[in-house]
Amino acid sequence: LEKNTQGQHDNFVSLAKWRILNRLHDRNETLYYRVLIDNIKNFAPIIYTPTVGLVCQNYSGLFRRPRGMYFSAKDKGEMMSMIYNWPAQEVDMIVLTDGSRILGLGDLGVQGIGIPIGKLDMYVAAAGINPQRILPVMLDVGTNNQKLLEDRLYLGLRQPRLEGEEYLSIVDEVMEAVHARWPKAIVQFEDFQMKWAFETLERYRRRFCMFNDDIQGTAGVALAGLLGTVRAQGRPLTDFANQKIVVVGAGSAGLGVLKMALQAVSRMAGPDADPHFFLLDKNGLITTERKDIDPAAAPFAKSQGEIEGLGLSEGACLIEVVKKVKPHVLLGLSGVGGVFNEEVLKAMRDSDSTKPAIFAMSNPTTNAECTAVEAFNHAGEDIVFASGSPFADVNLGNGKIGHVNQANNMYLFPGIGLGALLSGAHIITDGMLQAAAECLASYITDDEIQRGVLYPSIDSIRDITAEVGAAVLRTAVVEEVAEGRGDVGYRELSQMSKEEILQYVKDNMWYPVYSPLVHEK
Ligand SMILES: NC(=O)C1=CN([C@@H]2O[C@H](COP(=O)(O)OP(=O)(O)OC[C@H]3O[C@@H](n4cnc5c(N)ncnc54)[C@H](O)[C@@H]3O)[C@@H](O)[C@H]2O)C=CC1
Ligand SMILES: CC(=O)C(=O)O
Ligand SMILES: [Mg+2]
Repeated sequence: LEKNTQGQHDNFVSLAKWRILNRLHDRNETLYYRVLIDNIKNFAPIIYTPTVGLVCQNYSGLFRRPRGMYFSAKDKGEMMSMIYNWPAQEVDMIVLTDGSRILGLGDLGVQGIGIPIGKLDMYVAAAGINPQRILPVMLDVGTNNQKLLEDRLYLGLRQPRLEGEEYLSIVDEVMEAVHARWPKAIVQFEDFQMKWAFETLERYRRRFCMFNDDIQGTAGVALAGLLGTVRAQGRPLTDFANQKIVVVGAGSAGLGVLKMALQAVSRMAGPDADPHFFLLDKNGLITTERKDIDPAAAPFAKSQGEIEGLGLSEGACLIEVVKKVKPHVLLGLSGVGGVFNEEVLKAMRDSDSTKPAIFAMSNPTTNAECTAVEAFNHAGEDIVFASGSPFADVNLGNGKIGHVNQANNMYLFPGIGLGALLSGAHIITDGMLQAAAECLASYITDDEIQRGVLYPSIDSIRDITAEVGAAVLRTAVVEEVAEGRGDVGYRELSQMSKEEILQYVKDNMWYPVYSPLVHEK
């Protein structure tokens, strides 16, 4: 590969690697997953962000053979029989998308199937979900991407997206069919545009064992990182309630993060606590003056009284907010590359924190709010930095290294899914999600925190996932939503010690080894 791709653009090389891995998957699934697990640090950026974004953008051209199931608006009324036609007897994990907001790349229609495929490959690699029991699902309700509608290779329905009740009736039908055949399967909603992300989560979370990864998985990962930044400042965790956090992007991810952060502050400082969160969207700072404010953003809108003293008002732009607030944390989930420009990053030098934190969480790499080099160059060497897609560590000279963290929901969704699955819970509660976030936060030692490390290396993703899965499972038992699975019911689970739960989780993780052709006596 190296010889054949010499002098080529990075994207070309990454896509070539993706093709090779994809062909290996088709020839020898066991070997594919073994290669992935043994080289996760090298290959996660190929099967997952950032390359998966490029794959989705070019999916119709790259397509050779199908993976997963497609439910089109034209299949209405037939979805139950389609589900019963899926060849696997058992399905444990489903990742489902409608392709309407793929990473920060917008509406990619059915080409978004690359995301469920990539996420489920992470499930196999990180959580040891049996690859025979995973199911990527695409809901093809049309696309509003004009370029795709005109592309003769486009594989999906050539019609504008369904809206309203028509749309919901398709999702309802798929969810009910899945539940009828595999009542214990976990369904992960992924990369839905904001309005449907929130609405489907509310609609299904009390009826099915499902979660929305962009809202809930991301929130847990961000919270773990935010608690890490408090520790990095040498402060007690309860000081989290006093942190000034500027969140750029008021979409499913940004709002999910703030909601979970608010819950954490309430636990630490009581329900009347008044956290210092500032929320911006494409129209600037969100305040109570905002016209047609989204109900999900309303709880985080600043009142005039709260910001007057700072000299801020409705719609204030990012640079103004950073200069006046002097935040401890600047967190981007806007999907817009480069919005943390030189001026904004330089303003972070005046942060009130001894270790200002910059989280450029948007994916893929080109959509990151800033690069790692930009962050360390402009905001200074004392920052802690995290990005949604991987960047190399930054050489700061004098033998010093600027550590780059990857703040990505991949640290939590595999453990949330695995823990929920083994618990046999019929729903995924806030408590289970909180346990996942706390588990990740506590994984890092003080020594690592001092070096700017907020998240463990992806090399240990299987171990992290086992711990997170165990934490989720334990909480499901404590909250009495666990119903068990197979021979291991609620009673057996509730009698296990903490160590036994962890062992139980590990014992249930699939690992790629060839199964013998002849049964050994
Ligand atoms: N690192 C991670 O684990 C995750 C990263 N993400 C990334 O977050 C990004 C956003 O995802 P969603 O919230 O689901 O999208 P969304 O479309 O629901 O929300 C985007 C938000 O950003 C705002 N925005 C757009 N341009 C802006 C600008 N110039 N300045 C400030 N705000 C601006 C929009 O007004 C909107 O509120 C995507 O790039 C996605 O890849 C999402 C989930 C997890
Ligand atoms: C990581 C992820 O889920 C996203 O960027 O949407
Ligand atoms: Mg996502």
